[in-house]
Amino acid sequence: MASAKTHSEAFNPSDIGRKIKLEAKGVSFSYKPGHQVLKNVNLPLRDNTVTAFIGPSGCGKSTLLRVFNRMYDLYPGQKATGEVLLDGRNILKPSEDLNRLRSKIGMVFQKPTPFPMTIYENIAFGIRLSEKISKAEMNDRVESALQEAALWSEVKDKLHQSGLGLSGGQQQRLCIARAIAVKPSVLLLDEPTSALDPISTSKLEELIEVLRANYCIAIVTHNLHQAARISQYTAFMYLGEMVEFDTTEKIFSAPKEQKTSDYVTGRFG
Ligand SMILES: Nc1ncnc2c1ncn2[C@@H]1O[C@H](COP(=O)(O)OP(=O)(O)OP(=O)(O)O)[C@@H](O)[C@H]1O
Repeated sequence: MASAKTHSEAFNPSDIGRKIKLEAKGVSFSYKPGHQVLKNVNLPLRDNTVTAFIGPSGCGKSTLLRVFNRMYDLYPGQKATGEVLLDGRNILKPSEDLNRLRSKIGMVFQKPTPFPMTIYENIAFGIRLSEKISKAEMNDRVESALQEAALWSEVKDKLHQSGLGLSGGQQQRLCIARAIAVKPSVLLLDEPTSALDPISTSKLEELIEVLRANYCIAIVTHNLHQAARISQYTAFMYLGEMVEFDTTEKIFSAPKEQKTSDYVTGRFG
């Protein structure tokens, strides 16, 4: 992509070699028997970095994110094989506690999905599922989650109004606040800005850059400029395979694979 430049602030050579937080090892996945949509995917996601997943529609980006927090477990017949290691521990093991897992690996979707309840309750709800804390502690947790998601100043006077009354961009930041309120270490963002206007998109991109100081972040995006702006690593997928994974700088300036080069220069997809 000739005109895309990686953010000089976003890319820092010291990001290379940060600790691996989540790692896919030989991950394959099928929605039904005989219909494999992920094929032997391998890649590391590093702490305090953003990894962008790019590739043509249907190549399996969202499916891979769904495997990372076992969303597929809700649907009988869907099956993942291989290993996904969170701090070295395989979370695909049937014995893994899914509530614990989903608090460690938060997910935000393309369309903002606040619960039909107040802004305060949107945050408090998830915390209450796993922790018993006092009202004062809860107030602090709600405030700090909203602060961290850069939403506090906009909602502090209407915490008891419905989350559904917020703008799309605010709703998406509320969903991020809800995800981080339960203290995850990984955030999975599936096209989080595709339903947002340019100003809300830019706010969310700034937020992602701030959040990476505390989280390991994976983002699916169709917007190559966005991938180049906000990520330190990029994974290019095609037909269920991980074609190339490298620093974002290399993927956009000197990819090794012809397919990657064709995709980032807009020759196909
Ligand atoms: N619930 C489902 N049941 C059956 N097949 C599915 C389901 N969801 C996705 N698929 C198929 O799995 C493959 C990968 O889909 P996925 O949504 O992961 O791709 P993607 O790269 O995220 O696409 P997009 O960029 O369009 O969101 C596609 O062939 C898709 O049709």
